[in-house]
Amino acid sequence: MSVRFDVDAVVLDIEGTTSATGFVVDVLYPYARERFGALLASRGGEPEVARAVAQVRAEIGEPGADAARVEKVLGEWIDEDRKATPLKTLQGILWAEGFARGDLVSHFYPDVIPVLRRWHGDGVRLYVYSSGSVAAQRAWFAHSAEGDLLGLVSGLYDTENAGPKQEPDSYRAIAASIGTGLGRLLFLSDRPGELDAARAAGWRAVGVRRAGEPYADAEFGDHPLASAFSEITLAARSSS
Ligand SMILES: CSCCC(=O)C(=O)COP(=O)(O)O
Ligand SMILES: [Mg+2]
Repeated sequence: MSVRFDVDAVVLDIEGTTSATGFVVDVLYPYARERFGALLASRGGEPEVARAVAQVRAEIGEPGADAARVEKVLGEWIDEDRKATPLKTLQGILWAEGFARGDLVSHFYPDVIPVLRRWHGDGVRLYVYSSGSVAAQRAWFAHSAEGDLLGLVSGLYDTENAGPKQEPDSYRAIAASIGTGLGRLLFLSDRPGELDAARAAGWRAVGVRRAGEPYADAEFGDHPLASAFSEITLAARSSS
């Protein structure tokens, strides 16, 4: 299937869309899980860690939860693949450090990077909106197997600076930040609920339905679908 859009900017989901959920679940999640204990024990005074721990305590309604309890909750949230903002903040700290020291190299499906380079070369602005924190996204794009891809990306959005991914208001906030008309933005995601929210905000949206991904058999309603980025054709407006 091939789909064609006349847009100014594309906003990318990561897990399940640009990249394999299997890599996130099998490589990134264990990497963070193994390091939460040390992070909470020795770096709890760092402002970002302290803020995330306070958010975990608030979310579970246990203001006195100690480090062991917080670590246990984080592990349970990972098991559920819960996209909780403080979990994503703490994971992002550890992943960014892992990418920087060479422990981790991000995964992109083979069709993605060539198409992103082409769209960028054609003047289409590219953004990321993922449940992964902005710090994690930055490290992800900076440490791909094809090198640093951050030059392709004009901005990064997460559940902290934009809001939950299944809420139309989050997409309105991103559109205001990008400064582009709602109908000139295209969101690519593997999750129907995110596509619904983007479209409710007035965006264009395409479901990326890749074989083997958790949402591949989900009901996408009348959203246009693509099984690879190479099936999506953009007609970018000239920026003169
Ligand atoms: C580099 S982001 C790590 C992936 C992650 O933790 C995540 O939750 C991604 O979710 P998405 O919104 O991109 O499907
Ligand atoms: Mg996703």
